[in-house]
Amino acid sequence: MRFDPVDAHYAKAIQRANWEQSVAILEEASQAELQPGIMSYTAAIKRCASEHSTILALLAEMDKKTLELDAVSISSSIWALGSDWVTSLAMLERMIDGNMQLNTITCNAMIRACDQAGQWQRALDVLKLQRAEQIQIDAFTYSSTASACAKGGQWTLGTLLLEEMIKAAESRECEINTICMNAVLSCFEKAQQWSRAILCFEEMPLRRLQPDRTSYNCLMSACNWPTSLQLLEEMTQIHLRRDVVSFNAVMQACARRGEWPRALALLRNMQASTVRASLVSMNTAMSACAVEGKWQETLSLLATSISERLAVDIISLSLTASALLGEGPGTPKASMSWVIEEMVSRRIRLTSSVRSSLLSALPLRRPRAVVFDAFVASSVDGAWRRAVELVDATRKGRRLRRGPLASAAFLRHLVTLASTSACLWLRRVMRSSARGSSCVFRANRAKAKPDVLRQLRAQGWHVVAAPFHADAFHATFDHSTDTATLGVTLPHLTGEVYFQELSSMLPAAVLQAVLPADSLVLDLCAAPGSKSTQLAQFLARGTHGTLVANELDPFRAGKLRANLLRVGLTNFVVTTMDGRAYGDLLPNTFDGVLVDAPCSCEGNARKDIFALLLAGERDWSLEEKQMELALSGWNVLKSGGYLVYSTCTLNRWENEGVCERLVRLGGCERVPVEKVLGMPSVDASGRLWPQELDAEGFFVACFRKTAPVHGVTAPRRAPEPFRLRGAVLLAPEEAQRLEQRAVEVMGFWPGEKDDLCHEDARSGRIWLFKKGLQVPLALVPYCWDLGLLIAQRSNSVTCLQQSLGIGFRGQREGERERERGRKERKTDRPNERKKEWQEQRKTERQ
Ligand SMILES: C[S@@+](CC[C@H](N)C(=O)[O-])C[C@H]1O[C@@H](n2cnc3c(N)ncnc32)[C@H](O)[C@@H]1O
Repeated sequence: MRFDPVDAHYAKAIQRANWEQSVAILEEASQAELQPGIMSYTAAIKRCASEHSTILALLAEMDKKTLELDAVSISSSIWALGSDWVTSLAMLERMIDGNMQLNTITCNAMIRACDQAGQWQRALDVLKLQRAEQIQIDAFTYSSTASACAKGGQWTLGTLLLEEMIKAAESRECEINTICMNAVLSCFEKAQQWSRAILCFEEMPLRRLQPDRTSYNCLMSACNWPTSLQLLEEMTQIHLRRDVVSFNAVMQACARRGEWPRALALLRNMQASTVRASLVSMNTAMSACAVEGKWQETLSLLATSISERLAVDIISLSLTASALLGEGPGTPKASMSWVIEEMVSRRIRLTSSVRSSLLSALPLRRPRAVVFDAFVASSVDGAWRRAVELVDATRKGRRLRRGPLASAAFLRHLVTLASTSACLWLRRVMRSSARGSSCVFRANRAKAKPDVLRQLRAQGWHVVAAPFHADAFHATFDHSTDTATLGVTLPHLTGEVYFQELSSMLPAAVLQAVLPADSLVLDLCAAPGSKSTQLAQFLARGTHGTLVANELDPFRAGKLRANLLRVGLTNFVVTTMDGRAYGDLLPNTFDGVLVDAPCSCEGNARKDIFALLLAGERDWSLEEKQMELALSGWNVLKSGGYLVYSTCTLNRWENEGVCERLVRLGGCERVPVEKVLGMPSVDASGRLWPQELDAEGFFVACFRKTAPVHGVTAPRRAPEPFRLRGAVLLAPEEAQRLEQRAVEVMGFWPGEKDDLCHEDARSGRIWLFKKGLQVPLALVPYCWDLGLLIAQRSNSVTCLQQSLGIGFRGQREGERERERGRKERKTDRPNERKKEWQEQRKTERQ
C-alpha cells in the first residue's frame, strides 16, 4: 500500500480523539479536497470500539469509497465489532477471498467475537483454520476458545483443549498462562465436573503456574460444599484476598445441598470480612432458605436486600413468593401483597409459571391471568388508574376495550417511522390498533365446494371478499355465534376454511408470486402453520412442489403437522430443529425460504391490548436470533432463489436492521414487495400499518440470491423412495388391502399411483411416502415424520389412523368436483361450476 501523508495526518489526529470527535474529523475531512484514506478509517474504527452501528456505517462508507481493506483494517474492525460475529465472519471471509495473509491477531479477534456471542462451534472452526493454515496459536487463542466452550457447556471440548495446551507447552510451541488454565477450569465449573476441575487445578503448579483468585473461585463453584469451604479457608492461608464471587461460590454449593444455616453463616462471615454482599449473594441465600420452606428467613433477606438498596429482581421476588406460597392455606396474605406490590413497582414482568403460582395468592375474586398481567404491565408507564379500571371491569364481568396501552418509548419510536405529518398519522395508527381484530379466513379450494360461501351464510356468517388474496374473505357473525369458538366449527375442523390474519397472508403471497409451483420451499419458523398451509396449498398445484416446515418447539411442531393434515395436504415434511442450524446442514438447496421470525409482536395490538405497553425497548438478543435465522435461511437458499423475511412487529431494529445486515452480505438483491403484489398499502420499506388494510401491523421483505454461498456445495437429493431405518416395504397386495379399507372406512385414500407404504418393524406403524417429494437426505434424521402415518399394527390387528379421515374429509368431494370439471372441459361444455365460483366472487367484490 502506498504511504499517504495526508491520510497519516488525519489518522494521527483521530488517534488522539474520542469516538465522537474521530467521526467528526472524518466527516470534516471528507468535505475537504484531500480525502481521508484507509489509515484514518482504521483509526476511527478503533476509537469507536463500543459503537457498533457507527462501525458498520464506517465500513459501509469505506465500501462506497472503494477503499481497499487490508489485513490491519480488517483485524481492527473485527476487534472493534465485539460480539457481532456475523459481520466479523464476513470480513474474515473477505480476507481469505482477497488472498490476504491471515495472522494470529485476526484469528484471535474472530474467536473473541464468537466467544462473546456464545458461538462455540464457530470459535472451534477458527481454531481449526489456524491449525490448518499453520498460524501461530497463543495463550489468548486458547483462553478465548475455552471460554466459548465454557459458555456453550462443552466440558468435553475443555478436556481436549487442556490436552492440546499441555502438549503445545511441552513442545514449546506456545507458552500457556494462568488465564488460559482458568478458562478451561470454567468449562468444568459450568458443567459441575468437579473431578476434572481438580485435575486441571492441580496441573497448574506442575506447569509453574500460580493459581489465582479466579482459579479458586472456579474450583469452589465446581465442588461440593465441604471442599469449597476448605478451599475458602485455604485462600486466607495463602493470603489470597477473597471477594464476593468466592463467597457466592461456596454459598451456592451449600444452597445446592439445602445447607441453609451454613449459607446464612457465610453471608454473616462475608459481612464480617468487609466484603459487601451482592444481589447474587442475597438471592443464593434466599434460594437456600426458600427451598427448605423457611419463609420468615427468606422474607427477612428480601427486606434486608431492599434496605441495602440492592436492585432486587424477579428471582428475589419469586423466591420469596414461592416460599410464602409453600405455606399453604395459612399464607401470610399481607406479606404476599407486599411482594406483589414490590413486583409491580419494580416493573417486573412475570414469567407464566411465576404468574400462575402468584395468581392463586392474589386477594382478587377469581382473577384472570390477563387481569394480573394488565395490573403489572400497566404500572410500567405509571398508568395506575387504567390498571385499576381494567381489574375492576374484569371482576365485574364487563368488557373493556378502549384502545391499546402504548409505552411512551414505543410512541417515540413510531414517530421516527412516520413518513407524513407525524401527529395525525400517529393518531391513525393508534386508532386503527384500537379496533378489535377482524375475522378473516381462506377458503380451501381443494375441499370447499363453490357454494361454500352460501352454506356459511346459511350458518349465520356474513362473508365479503378480502383484498389481495383470491381465496380470502372477511367474516362477521350474527349475535348467536360465539367467535371464540370458531376453532371448533365444522368448516374449520374439516379444513374447508382456515382462519388467518389478513396481513399474515402477505409472506406466502410474495413467494407465490415469484416462485413456480414445483419448487422446494423451506418455512424455517413454521408453527402453528398458517403460512405453511398457504404455501403447501400453492406448491400442491405442481407435481413436485414440496414444503419443508420446521419448528423448534416439538409441541408446536405437533400442532403444525395437525394443521397441515387438516387442510388435506401431503406434499410436506415437518422437521423439529433449531432453524439456525439449517444453514450449515443444507447450503444452497432450497428454491424459496420463508423466515417468519419470532419477534416482539408489536403489530398484534388488536388481539392483545398489552402488546404495545412494554414495546419500544430494544431487545438485542431477539435481534441476534432473528439475524441468525435470516442468515441460516440465506445459506440454504439456492442461487437465483428467493428469501422472504417477515415479522409481526413494527420497530426498525427487528425489521430494517436485519434486512440491512442481510443485504450487506453481498450477492443479495432486494425485491420490492409492494410491486410484486401490486399493493401500494405496503410501504416501500415493507411495512403494513394497521390502518392500511384494517388488519394487524406487519413487516415483509423479499430478497433474491444472485450468487451462491462460497465454500459449500449443494448436498445430494434423496433417492426415491424413502426408507426408514428398520422399515420394510409393504407387500403390494397388503398395501392394496389397506387402501380398500381406508376407502371403506374413511372414504378416501391419500396416496397416488406410485406412492409406497412402509412398515416400521419395531413400532408396527405403517407410513405412506409420497413419491414426488423432494426431501433432501440430510434432513431425514430431523424429520418429525417423513410420510403420512396411515395405520398401526399391533398383535396382527391393523388399525387405521382415523384422524386422517378428518384431514381428508371433503377432499373426496373436492376431487370429484375437479374430476367432473375436467370431464366437462373435455366434452367442451362450459364449466358451470367454475363460472359459478367466479360470478360469486365478482358479486362479493362489488
Ligand atoms: C412468528 S411464529 C411463526 C408463525 C408461523 N409462521 C405461522 O404463520 O403460523 C415464530 C415461531 O418460530 C419458532 N422459533 C423460535 N425460535 C426458533 C428457532 N431457533 N428455530 C426454529 N423455530 C423457532 C417459535 O416457536 C414460533 O413457533
